[in-house]
Amino acid sequence: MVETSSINTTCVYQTCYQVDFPCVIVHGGAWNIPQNRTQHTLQAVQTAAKRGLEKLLDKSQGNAAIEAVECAVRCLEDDGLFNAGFGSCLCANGSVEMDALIMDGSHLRCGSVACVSRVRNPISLAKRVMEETPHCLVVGQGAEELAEELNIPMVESSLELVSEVARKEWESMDNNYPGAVDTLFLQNISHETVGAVAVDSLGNIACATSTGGITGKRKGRVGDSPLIGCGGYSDSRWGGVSVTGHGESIMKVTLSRRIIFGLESGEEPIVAVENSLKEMYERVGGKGGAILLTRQGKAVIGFTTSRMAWALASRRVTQSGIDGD
Ligand SMILES: NC(=O)C[C@H](N)C(=O)O
Repeated sequence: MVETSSINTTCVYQTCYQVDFPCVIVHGGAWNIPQNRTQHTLQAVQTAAKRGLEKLLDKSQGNAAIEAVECAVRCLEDDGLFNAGFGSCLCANGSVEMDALIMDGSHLRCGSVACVSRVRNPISLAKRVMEETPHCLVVGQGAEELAEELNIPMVESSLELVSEVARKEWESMDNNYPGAVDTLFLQNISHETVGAVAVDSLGNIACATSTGGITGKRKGRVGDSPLIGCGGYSDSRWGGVSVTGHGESIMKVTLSRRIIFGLESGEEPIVAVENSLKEMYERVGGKGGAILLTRQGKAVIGFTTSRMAWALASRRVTQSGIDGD
């Protein structure tokens, strides 16, 4: 079912399913995904959702929801097509700086990292921050030192994480961040940040988000993705969310927390996503997308860009999509 609505020239494309548990939903960024990337993008999100479901069905996993979202996001970080892990977009100075967040909604435990340049899978470092430190967010050099201590796979130089596509986009943006934001987000385009939300058979709800940010960003700029309540939020009493879009706008409206707050206030899941994305556009002019999985088994996919790649997998329901209309 696809529902659309239009307010103040922005359209919220929405899809909603009733799902069985365990279930995982994955996104691969909200933007004007070119036709020649459609097939690869769809296949990649489908595979990531399938891998996540395998973790959810594997009885040996402890907190299966956390393992599932890490696994799904790692698949996309490794793919090379997405703006996360290998393939991340470039900062103004031509380097790569990545942000990631993971959250366990059962105990509101969270781990995130920002401005890491040499970690192959930032989502796995974020998970270790959550599990093995008393902190929620570790950044830059300190985060890389932690990765070394924990024997997390690293590259010698961030240049090893640069794909040809990311380099070409950086060259075409000509070191112009406002131009990149206008082009990539405000003109109905965003970029392939990745994320996942999972509910395991015990009712634990987890979320994860990983990104290289926005092409041409200043070195040291942190986006929404690693910030609790912005790039993702999970509370097993209500649901889990992962979002993508213009980071500065998402931060201003704390988009993920806003969606969960909508549920707490009695909004239907589809309305919580719709109202939150509309508010972000109307108040601060930002576009983007969100995936939501609720405790009641509602999966909602919503976006204000023209396309967003997503896939969901449970024992009974397997769905994916990319088009807004
Ligand atoms: N494409 C994205 O989602 C970018 C990310 N939200 C950021 O601003 O860093």
